[in-house]
Amino acid sequence: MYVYEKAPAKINLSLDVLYKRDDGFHEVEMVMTTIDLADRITLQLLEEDRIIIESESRFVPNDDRNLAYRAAKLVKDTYNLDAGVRIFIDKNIPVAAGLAGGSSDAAAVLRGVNRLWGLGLSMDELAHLGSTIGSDVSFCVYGGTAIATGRGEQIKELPAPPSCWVVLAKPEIGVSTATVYKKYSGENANHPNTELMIGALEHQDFSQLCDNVGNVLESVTLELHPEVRQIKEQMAQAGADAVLMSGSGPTVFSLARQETRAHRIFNSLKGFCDEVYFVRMLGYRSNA
Ligand SMILES: C[C@@](CO)(OP(=O)(O)O)[C@H](O)COP(=O)(O)OP(=O)(O)OC[C@H]1O[C@@H](n2ccc(N)nc2=O)[C@H](O)[C@@H]1O
Ligand SMILES: Nc1ncnc2c1ncn2[C@@H]1O[C@H](COP(=O)(O)OP(=O)(O)O)[C@@H](O)[C@H]1O
Repeated sequence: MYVYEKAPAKINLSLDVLYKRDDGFHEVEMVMTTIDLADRITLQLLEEDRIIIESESRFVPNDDRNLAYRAAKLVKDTYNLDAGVRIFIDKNIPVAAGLAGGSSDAAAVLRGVNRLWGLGLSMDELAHLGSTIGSDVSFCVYGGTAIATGRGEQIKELPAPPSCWVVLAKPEIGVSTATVYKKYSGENANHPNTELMIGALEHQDFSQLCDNVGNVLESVTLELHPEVRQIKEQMAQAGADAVLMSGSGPTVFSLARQETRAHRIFNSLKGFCDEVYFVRMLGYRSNA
């Protein structure tokens, strides 16, 4: 028996850090949405009591360090199951890129084993389990568009963003989320206005959305990796309606209402950056 799950990447339309908590995590306020750049996860039921991870990507571990492995193990341990699964990850989302590829794989495995092993858990139960794997996993369980608070694990659904094109560019560097949060001091931070971002979604106001994209982690990553700024400038020059780094980076995304403009941005990045993607937002939840 096989089960298939799509594991889409996310972008952060806004990311604000409110304060550093006593447990070492940062209290955040993030508006996130899924895009149609996705890993494909195949789960095969095994007779034996084991978890096997397979991927042709040389960038992801194929053992218990893989977040997909951890997701299956967590479900087995929580519900005391003698159950086995082979997990094949067809990796399309760049790794350590600020796009939550690993978190989305973990979330897809939570949804997948729920079906494969016939557990009947709700999306809320899966999201709650997922939060112990990583802060972004809960959001990835639901997908769609949401505001994430707490350390990122408290999710409230929002309307889909107004229709537009998204061009992503991933420079040839990986960024450690932990390092970026550690270097974030909050000094001179340019905080996005989350309320106005939510209002833009509620009123389907594309120009208000573009005016309110913002990410307080951007300046930290820009200082570590100046090439991220060059990509931002290139996208802006090519006519993007909005340009922002996603998550802890280094991927930069641009939004364009007009398809011709998105093509212009895409073409302008050729020779500048090897990994460029032309995608759309998924907007609404397809899992819950
Ligand atoms: C920055 C964001 C924005 O969506 O995404 P990415 O850039 O990783 O995609 C997230 O907050 C990342 O979520 P995730 O990648 O799941 O982080 P976790 O595994 O929970 O934590 C990795 C490390 O980041 C720091 N961390 C994470 C979340 C948070 N709210 N405060 C933190 O300080 C902690 O040092 C933690 O040890
Ligand atoms: N299934 C997976 N896909 C991608 N990365 C994974 C996976 N499992 C574990 N990792 C590890 O998680 C780290 C963060 O990866 P990823 O989720 O792609 O980035 P980000 O947190 O920037 O969105 C990487 O160092 C990678 O080795």
